[in-house]
Amino acid sequence: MAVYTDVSENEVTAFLADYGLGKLLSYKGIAEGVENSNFLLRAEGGTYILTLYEKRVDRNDLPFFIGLMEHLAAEGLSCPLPVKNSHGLALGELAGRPAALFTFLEGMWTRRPTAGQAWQVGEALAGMHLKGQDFALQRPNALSVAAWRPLYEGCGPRTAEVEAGLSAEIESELAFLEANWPSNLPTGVIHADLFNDNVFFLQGELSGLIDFYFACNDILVYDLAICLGAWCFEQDGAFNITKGRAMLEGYNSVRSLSVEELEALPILCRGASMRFMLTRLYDWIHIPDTSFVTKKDPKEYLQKSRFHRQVRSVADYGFTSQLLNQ
Ligand SMILES: Nc1ncnc2c1ncn2[C@@H]1O[C@H](COP(=O)(O)OP(=O)(O)OP(=O)(O)O)[C@@H](O)[C@H]1O
Ligand SMILES: N[C@@H](CCO)C(=O)O
Repeated sequence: MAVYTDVSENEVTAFLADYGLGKLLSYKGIAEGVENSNFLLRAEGGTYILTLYEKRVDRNDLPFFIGLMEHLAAEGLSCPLPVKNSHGLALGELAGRPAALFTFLEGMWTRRPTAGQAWQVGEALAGMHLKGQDFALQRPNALSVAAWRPLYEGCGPRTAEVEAGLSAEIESELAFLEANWPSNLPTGVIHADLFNDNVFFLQGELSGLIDFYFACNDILVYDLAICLGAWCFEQDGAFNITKGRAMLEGYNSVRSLSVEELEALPILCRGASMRFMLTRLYDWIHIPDTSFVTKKDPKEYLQKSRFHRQVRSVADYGFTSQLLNQ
């Protein structure tokens, strides 16, 4: 569960006093998530999410994340809106941690998305890319290609415990990615972690996006590559081409994909697989088994990486040339 910091009723009451939302009615820790401590908070003025930022989030990045959510919400994206206190500030402090209050987003995330939902995720992702265009702040992607080798080196010899021969496989794939990573594609603000648990649906319709704490400036279609990896594989590890096609179509219906972007998708998908395999591998090795954090399986992304390595063209993701003529 993700409540690292316990907060007392007195502390929450004092924090809330600055917001003009009336009396505190209740608050309780939310088990999901691994990065921060989240509480569902009810006050006379409504229901909110209270987030306490923990160690892994750099305080210097908080103005970017909070400013981005304000910007995207103002542009009409359905995402949590940071609530400002009576001093006009969205960021405060609670129990010695930076803390913020957000509007509550209705909906639930889905473990087994349909092709229709993959379409909606593609559509929403492209919408976010367009709405993020005028956002003034910048944050380079701290987990892009240059970060992967140091991350891998930080995993050390225990990498071999995951699978024999894994170190050699990673080294060869890293060398390929470093030598061929594209540098000429359109960039902008990307979500960078738009997994199933960060997209809410209500009665089958996408109701909003959450968790912008990996958002950064990077190649726009790299975000689509992350989503193809997170949404379009089945439990048995097989890529679902119907979902892939739906996601590409949904994205392209809002922001047209260029030939260069489509041609780069296979390497971007390989890169996205490397990124999530390595962060999972790092945690798998470094987070003690006694910790209450549920560690995610690096092998899932090893399998996905192997799939993307044998892809020959975007047709293997369900791309059809009509997409270019829309
Ligand atoms: N604005 C919101 N409205 C409704 N529920 C929310 C909201 N923000 C967060 N939640 C709930 O809190 C949970 C954890 O939030 P979030 O994913 O942002 O946490 P995190 O610790 O940053 O997680 P992650 O491990 O995914 O990075 C979500 O799964 C959701 O149930
Ligand atoms: N989405 C990440 C977890 C951190 O947000 C993963 O599945 O590895």
